[in-house]
Amino acid sequence: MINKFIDFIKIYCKSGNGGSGLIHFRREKFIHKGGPDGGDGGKGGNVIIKGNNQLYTISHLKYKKHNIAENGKNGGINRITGSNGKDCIIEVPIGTLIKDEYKNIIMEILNHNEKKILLYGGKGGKGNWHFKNAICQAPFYSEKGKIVKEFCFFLELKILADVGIIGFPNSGKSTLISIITSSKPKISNYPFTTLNPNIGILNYKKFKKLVIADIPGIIKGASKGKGLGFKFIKHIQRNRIILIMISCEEKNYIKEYNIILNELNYFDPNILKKKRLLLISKSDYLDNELKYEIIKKLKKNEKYIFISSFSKEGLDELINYLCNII
Ligand SMILES: Nc1nc2c(ncn2[C@@H]2O[C@H](COP(=O)(O)OP(=O)(O)OP(=O)(O)O)[C@@H](O)[C@H]2O)c(=O)[nH]1
Repeated sequence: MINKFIDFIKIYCKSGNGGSGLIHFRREKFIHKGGPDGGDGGKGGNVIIKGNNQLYTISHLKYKKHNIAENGKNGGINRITGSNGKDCIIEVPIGTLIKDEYKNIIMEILNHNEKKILLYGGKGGKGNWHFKNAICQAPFYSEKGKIVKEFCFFLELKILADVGIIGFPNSGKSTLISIITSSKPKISNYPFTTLNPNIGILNYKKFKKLVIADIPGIIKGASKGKGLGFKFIKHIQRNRIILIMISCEEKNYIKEYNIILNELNYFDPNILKKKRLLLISKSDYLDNELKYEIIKKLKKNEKYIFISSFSKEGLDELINYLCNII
């Protein structure tokens, strides 16, 4: 379980300066006026963003806000080029957006091991042997390496979970995720225990792996900024399946369900085009008669499952449903 979930962070990056070219003249026994032989400076290291599918948050960058690549080395004698500076590689989860200081998107990482250069290292300067010509046989001049500036960027993570669970606080989302995945979220009988998305991995028959995210914060008026507002709802945009969880303890499930659909529609109508499944949770409180009462009120083509994380009712059906779709 990832406790310190961070989905937005400011980082400072600087690629390496280029190494300077050298001013030097060949000095050897029996060679008179050997001529210029100062080598070129090496190139500064790049700052590179790399996708890593083992990462699910950008919290690791909280303590590494300054990302600095190595400078190129200066040129050497005998026309030896200085070595290039080492790149600085920033590993990020799949689904990370990189924005400039004005918050414009400049790149996005969507694949494992995908590498994109955020800042190029400075060019190395030319050594003095480049400047020898018919007029000037002994140039006392070489180029300086290019000095690069530091820039700030914003990294924003939109979780690429296959499945998103949404529902009102206390409906049982965290408990479900702790039962069907390896995640161990904080669970208590108070609304809003979950203040950050919990992410769990569901391993299915050793060959399939589903990433499930419990997206907190949906309440009536979330779309107008109430509660946690839209802080996390944006993550749903990238889920392939949406599970909408309503506790059977609610007096008016249909009303609650419609509130959630309206909030999602207000945020982004495309979310409602995704595959979705209604989970009626805490079904251990229900007998067949009460279940029938609920089913009667649902729309005819509404896909639903009664689930209980306590009695385990419906959990196998849910897992099979998810794994067969994805
Ligand atoms: N009877 C019953 N209680 C459950 C079940 N699942 C969860 N609960 C209880 O319901 C309460 C809320 O559960 P959570 O999993 O924290 O609910 P949540 O939707 O994640 O809540 P927030 O973190 O506030 O968004 C806890 O006291 C759980 O023990 C269930 O299947 N049956």
